[in-house]
Amino acid sequence: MTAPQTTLTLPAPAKLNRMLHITGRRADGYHELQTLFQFLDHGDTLHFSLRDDGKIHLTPALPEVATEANLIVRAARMLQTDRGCRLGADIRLDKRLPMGGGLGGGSSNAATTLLALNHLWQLGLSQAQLAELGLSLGADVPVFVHGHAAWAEGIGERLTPVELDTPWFVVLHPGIAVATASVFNAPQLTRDTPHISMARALQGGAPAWRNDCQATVCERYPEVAKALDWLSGLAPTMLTGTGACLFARLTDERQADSILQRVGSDWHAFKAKGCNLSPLHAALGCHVTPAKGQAEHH
Ligand SMILES: C[C@](O)(CO)[C@H](O)COP(=O)(O)OP(=O)(O)OC[C@H]1O[C@@H](n2ccc(N)nc2=O)[C@H](O)[C@@H]1O
Ligand SMILES: Nc1ncnc2c1ncn2[C@@H]1O[C@H](COP(=O)(O)OP(=O)(O)OP(=O)(O)O)[C@@H](O)[C@H]1O
Repeated sequence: MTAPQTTLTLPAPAKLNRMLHITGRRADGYHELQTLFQFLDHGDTLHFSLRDDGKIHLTPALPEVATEANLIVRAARMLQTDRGCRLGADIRLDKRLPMGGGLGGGSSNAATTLLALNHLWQLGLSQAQLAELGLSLGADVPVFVHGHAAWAEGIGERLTPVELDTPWFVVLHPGIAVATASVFNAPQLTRDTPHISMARALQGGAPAWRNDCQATVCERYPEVAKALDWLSGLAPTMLTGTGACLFARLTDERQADSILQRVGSDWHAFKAKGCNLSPLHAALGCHVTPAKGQAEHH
């Protein structure tokens, strides 16, 4: 018999919204989206060690986030409460993803925490149960829990797995954070794009895709507009989520390297490859099948 596992190191990858339409606004203020999510082979790393005293101890603290508000701590506490679990964990976060970047870093950290602690604490929750718990932490948590590129509807929780092209990207961070809520509250935001079918969205492919938040974000944040202007001159470029990050779709890795060499010192950029299987699930050795509820969309 093997001893139960007490430590685990796992990635928390970034996501891109390869396209994003806003189709309406719900009574609770949240917006209805149609979006294509894909993961990147670039992100944060989390290290977990089991504690038997119930404490959740996260290091290092993030400069702008109180520890109790950190989505990692909130995800851990939510699991403890939901399952009446008396175990705890020491968690170390190697943060690489910019915050407020539209790369879903916070949601990804939460999803990695849910999967890791479900495993270390031997709770036996299904991916569908973890995704449901995680949704209250952030609209992007479910896709990170399920771990497959997806067509998403609702506020991002109704997921259908898809296979997208997997190009190299350069992701450019214009050096500012965009507050998601400020974009969704902007009066001029396009929020009446007609619903389209998933088949139609996929048919056009990348050249046809757009992000309904892009015009509003560029109006409100001139730094994003400037970075978009520059990167668009080199390759087809789009905003991810509500920004601030932009991503350029490239023909190969060499083009990525040549763009990276030209990025000025005001901006931060990295190259990454699109992945349809999340690096988290690849690391866990998960065989991702459309989980119950994941393939059910309306
Ligand atoms: C735009 C996306 O990045 C697309 O992937 C995500 O839907 C945003 O997800 P997120 O950052 O996890 O957002 P949340 O933390 O859930 O929401 C932040 C705020 O943005 C607004 N919000 C968010 C998502 C959504 N579908 N409609 C909204 O109106 C709400 O005012 C909410 O209070
Ligand atoms: N572990 C965490 N990592 C990052 N942000 C966190 C974390 N915990 C709480 N937050 C808070 O969540 C906010 C959003 O962070 P996140 O990195 O997910 O932004 P984002 O990339 O814009 O996400 P999205 O694409 O989902 O809008 C941060 O500004 C921060 O205040």
